[in-house]
Amino acid sequence: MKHNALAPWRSIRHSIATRLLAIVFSLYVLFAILLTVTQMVMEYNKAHSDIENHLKVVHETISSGVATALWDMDDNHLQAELIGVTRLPEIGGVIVRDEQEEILASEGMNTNGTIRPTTRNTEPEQTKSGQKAFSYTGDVYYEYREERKHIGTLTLIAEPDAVFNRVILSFSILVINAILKTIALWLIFLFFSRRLLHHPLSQLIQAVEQFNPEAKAPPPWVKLNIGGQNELTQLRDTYCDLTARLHRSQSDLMMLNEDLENRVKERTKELKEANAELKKAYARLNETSTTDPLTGWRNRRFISEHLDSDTAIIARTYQEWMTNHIQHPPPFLSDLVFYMIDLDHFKSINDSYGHEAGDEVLRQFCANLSTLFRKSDYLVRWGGEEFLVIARFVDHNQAGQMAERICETVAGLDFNIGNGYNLQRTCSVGYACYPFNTFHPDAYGWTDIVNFADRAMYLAKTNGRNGWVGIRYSPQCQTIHDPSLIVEQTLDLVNNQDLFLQTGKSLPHGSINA
Ligand SMILES: Nc1nc2c(ncn2[C@@H]2O[C@H](COP(=O)(O)OP(=O)(O)OP(=O)(O)O)[C@@H](O)[C@H]2O)c(=O)[nH]1
Repeated sequence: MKHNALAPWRSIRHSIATRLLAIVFSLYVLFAILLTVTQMVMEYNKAHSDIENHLKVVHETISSGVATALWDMDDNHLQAELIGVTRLPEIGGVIVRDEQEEILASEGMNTNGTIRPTTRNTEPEQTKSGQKAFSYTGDVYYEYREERKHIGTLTLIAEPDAVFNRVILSFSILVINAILKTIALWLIFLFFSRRLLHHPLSQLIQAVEQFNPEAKAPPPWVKLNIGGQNELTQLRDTYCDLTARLHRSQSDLMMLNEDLENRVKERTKELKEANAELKKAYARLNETSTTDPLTGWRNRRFISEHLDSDTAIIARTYQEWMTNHIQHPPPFLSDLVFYMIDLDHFKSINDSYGHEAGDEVLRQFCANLSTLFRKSDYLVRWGGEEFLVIARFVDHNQAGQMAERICETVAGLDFNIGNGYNLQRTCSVGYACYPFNTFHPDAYGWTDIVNFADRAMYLAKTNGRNGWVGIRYSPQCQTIHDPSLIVEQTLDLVNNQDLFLQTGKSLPHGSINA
């Protein structure tokens, strides 16, 4: 997983615990504010009521003294009463009115914005806060001989600062109380929401992220730092059970896969072996079907399967030479020489010593000829005692020498036919080369060349045997006016005038050069 430095912050910002915290505390703070405001209003009213009660008590206490001073019209006494009252800390001022609401006397309230000492019929000033100070106005009665006479009113005005301080103190206590409670609650909630919700959920998320169904070991039990049974432990139990089952299924599947793969490998190996065997059998069959069982040489089928590619390569080589390098000598070692070889008077061996002896002669004949050629040359039993050898990628100018060598080798052999009998035989060889006409490599195919070689061999036979004849292309052939018997026969046989003959030295006719 890609590491991201901001990830923990993001996870905290988006965690359920944080969202819960945000929602709960937004609502809580709203509620706390409303509650605090209500409490403050109530506290204000209570302070008002307390002060009013207090003023009432003070009024009851001093009203008889004031009544006596009024009744006696004793200004000094009245003044002393009033000054005495204003000495009380909660009393800011006092006003005495007669029955007609005329102010008779007042006291208290200094000059800095609050009520100040005043003369008769002067209304007290307002408090500096602009509000009318808390006040209480009560009637003043003079009692004489069980008679109660109303003689005026006494107004007591509360000291504004005292009122203000008392209300502010109550408000401050309320606000501080609310803030402290909110912070404490927030911290407690944060601690427990992280411990009971955020941490276990993070542990579960981590376990889910790290779960690998293909791991060798089963998934570990997820330990949550939370006690008791609850939704999270239930979720954990379900998750662990699910992953354990998933891991088991995956292991089973992997084992099945492995087993299947092994079986496929085994089967593939068997198939490969069978295929190799089949290829070998096919090669053996092919070998057998293209091999002559008596001599071990190839048969005609082999030639027809292989010669086309050789002639195609050679034709291309000569065409390229003609196209690009005609001024240079023709390609070297790029010819096929077809030798048709036939044992002379073979029939007499069969007739005199039996077919078995004839077979033995053929075997020894082929075995000895094989030593004259390269492994890459094609040695073919063309039919009966007639053999075709194709010397591959040689110089056609050397063809006559090889034909001579064949004749000499065979003539020098002692064929052991058993029972102490040895035989000598000669052979007749005819050859032709591919390409027959180097300037037109495609003019004659390999079957034509075989045909020419066969006819050349026939000429060698008909002209005394134990010799060779080669049929070669010559552009001057058409100008031959005094053809020998061989030439006439050749021309007659192949019906083609683009020929000249080369004969072995043992033949009486010699070479004919056009
Ligand atoms: N033993 C044996 N003889 C074979 C085999 N194939 C062909 N022959 C014989 O080879 C003989 C070929 O004889 P001919 O075609 O008359 O020629 P030749 O006697 O060799 O005389 P020229 O070829 O004219 O020199 C026949 O008698 C065939 O029966 C073989 O596989 N084994």
